[in-house]
Amino acid sequence: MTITPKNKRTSSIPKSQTATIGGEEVLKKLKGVEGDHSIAVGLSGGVDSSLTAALLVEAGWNVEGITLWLMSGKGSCCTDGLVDAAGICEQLGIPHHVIDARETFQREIIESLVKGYQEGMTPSPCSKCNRFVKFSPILEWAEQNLGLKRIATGHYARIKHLQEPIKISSAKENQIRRHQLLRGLDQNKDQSYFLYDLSQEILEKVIFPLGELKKADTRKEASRIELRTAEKPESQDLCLAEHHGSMKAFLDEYISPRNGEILLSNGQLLGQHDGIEHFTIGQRKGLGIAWKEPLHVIEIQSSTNRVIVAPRSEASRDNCTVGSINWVSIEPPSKKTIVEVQLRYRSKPVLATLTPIKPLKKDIENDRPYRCNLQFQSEQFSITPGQAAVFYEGEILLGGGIIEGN
Ligand SMILES: Nc1ncnc2c1ncn2[C@@H]1O[C@H](COP(=O)(O)OP(=O)(O)OP(=O)(O)O)[C@@H](O)[C@H]1O
Repeated sequence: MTITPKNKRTSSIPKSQTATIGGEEVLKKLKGVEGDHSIAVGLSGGVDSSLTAALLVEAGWNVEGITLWLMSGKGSCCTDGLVDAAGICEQLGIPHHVIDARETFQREIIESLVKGYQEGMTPSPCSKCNRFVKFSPILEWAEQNLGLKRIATGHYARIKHLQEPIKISSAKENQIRRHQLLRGLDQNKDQSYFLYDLSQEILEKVIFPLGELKKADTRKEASRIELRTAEKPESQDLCLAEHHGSMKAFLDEYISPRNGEILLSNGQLLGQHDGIEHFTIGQRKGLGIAWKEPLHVIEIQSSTNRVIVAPRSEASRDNCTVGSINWVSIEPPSKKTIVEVQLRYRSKPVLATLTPIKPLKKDIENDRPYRCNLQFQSEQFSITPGQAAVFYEGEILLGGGIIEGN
């Protein structure tokens, strides 16, 4: 005898309401994608990934939701996120899988983040998390366990699969077929900066359905589909800070206080600190020093456990070295190239001349054998070792790497 469930899995996307113009466009594009229409969607439990899954379902794709369990406890990337993601899958009538990635997250992200802060850097963990914790493991798991070869996420970025050779004005020799990464159309939400470390093999399999949507349209579409996460507030830029209440609280959990000196750049002793990990280059607030003019952190010395501060005029530089580079949209340049560089997620791109230099042994071992010097056209405030420097030409993300220490 066959037992038939009373409530078979059904999608509850309302049929009556028509999509916004932006939503219509996305649906049309998704329907027109060549190849197999089966896909794993990375679901965080937030509105962006919920809508990503919903639009794919609406466009007729065979969708399975996958949520990585990254940290124990409550929070948008933890228990709360898992529950919301499960609710969305229930609502869309699709399967939901939870992968326990807490160990991978601890090893790849938390340990290297803590080590980086102890070395006086300000690491930027999100790009690394995307490469080592999210995209590669989800793809691998989905292919092995579900036979799915594609992945979609709610990132605001676009991919252009080049069929024909293209011209990039500043690097004319680089005219080959590649999977290019482009900024998301919504300038305020563009997340391409965090995706610079994705390989060509990964980009070939990725779809970003929200790359051409404005965030406001995402909310409208989520309401149209009556997604239970439609009104969910935005998550903070850094999930670890959100999870622990602040970055300081997170670091205090892992690093014991170690008092040291705060010196002016001329060597004058100005005060004491309780750990170099609480400082970042350019920082002005929270130094705990009374001085005749505002002071900024210009150097963090892990060997002497000292923090060096100076007036703003001394906190700018016109060059830096970037290692561990991943070239995304062009072949690695072999000669000087002018690029636009973004030194932080929210910073404005600035022009620089990029000169390739000899890679470090560790970068060769990590399969990122490209390194460069950047000479900026004007001085830049607070160039921060450990942060990602991402290179663009207009909307095209050319590549990116990690700013090295002095
Ligand atoms: N724990 C997770 N498991 C699976 N996929 C995830 C997870 N966290 C994030 N993602 C994927 O990465 C995308 C970008 O994540 P990010 O943390 O930047 O959140 P976001 O822009 O606020 O998106 P969302 O609204 O979906 O949370 C998400 O839209 C989702 O597709």
